[in-house]
Amino acid sequence: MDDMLHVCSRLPEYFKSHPLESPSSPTHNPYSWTYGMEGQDWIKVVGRSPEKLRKFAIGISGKWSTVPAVGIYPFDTELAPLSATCQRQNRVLVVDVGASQGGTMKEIRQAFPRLTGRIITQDLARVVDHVPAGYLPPELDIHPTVHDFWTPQPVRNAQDPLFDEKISSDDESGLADRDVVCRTILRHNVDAMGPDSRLLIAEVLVPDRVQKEELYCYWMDLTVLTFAGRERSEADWRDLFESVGLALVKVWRAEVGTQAVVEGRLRR
Ligand SMILES: C[S@@+](CC[C@H](N)C(=O)[O-])C[C@H]1O[C@@H](n2cnc3c(N)ncnc32)[C@H](O)[C@@H]1O
Repeated sequence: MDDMLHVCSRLPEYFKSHPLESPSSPTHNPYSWTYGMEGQDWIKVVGRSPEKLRKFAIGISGKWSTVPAVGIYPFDTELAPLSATCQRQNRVLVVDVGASQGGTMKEIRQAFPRLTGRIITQDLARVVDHVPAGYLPPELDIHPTVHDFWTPQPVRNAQDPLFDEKISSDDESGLADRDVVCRTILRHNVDAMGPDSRLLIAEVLVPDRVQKEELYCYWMDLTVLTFAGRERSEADWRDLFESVGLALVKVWRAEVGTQAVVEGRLRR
């Protein structure tokens, strides 16, 4: 948060020397500019000190996160009934892409005891190698693995590929455009989906019309704009899904606020 407020406070100065348009480059944007690291992706800027990276991992995970892991998507009624079949078929129940240390899946597993079956969490080695010992006890059946989401998804036919909170804003691809970036990550996972897999994205949704009751989504939009990301509306997600061969089948909205889980399935 302190990182982001600092960057936001420098936006007027940034736009004096840069084009007055939404930044779209993952490596040239207000965030990297503010910290004198233009040319570097935001995760490298966050990781400019191990302590920053450690705080970031804690800040986005589990109980400290501003994003609720439970209470939106009904894992107990939607997914738990499939647990036994997945286990019989030796099929992975959930693969969480860009999962950090696995805090979200841990919280979900603890909240829904009926949700049994193998869960794979994926992130880069610099994150996975630092999952604290004992953080994911074996009985949780959550397995942190190293996987770079710029490469094909190795877990085939998982019941639910899950993206929680803005992994589609991260980038080390060198691709210049955010939508291309998002499509590239999504396609790797779409290619690995089975006919009944569901792809879940946990995100804030920008309302169709600007409103003043729930400001969090606009704050997030401004925050991710600093590293060339953007928040999306339901219509934006529908377009993005369709462009990679998915149908948006349902938006699960939080009872209050703009947090949601967007569900996609393979288009028939
Ligand atoms: C905003 S965090 C996601 C938070 C996480 N889903 C959670 O619930 O705690 C984005 C994550 O994506 C990871 N990431 C960035 N680039 C990646 C890549 N190329 N492959 C896999 N993970 C990546 C980051 O290390 C970070 O943990």
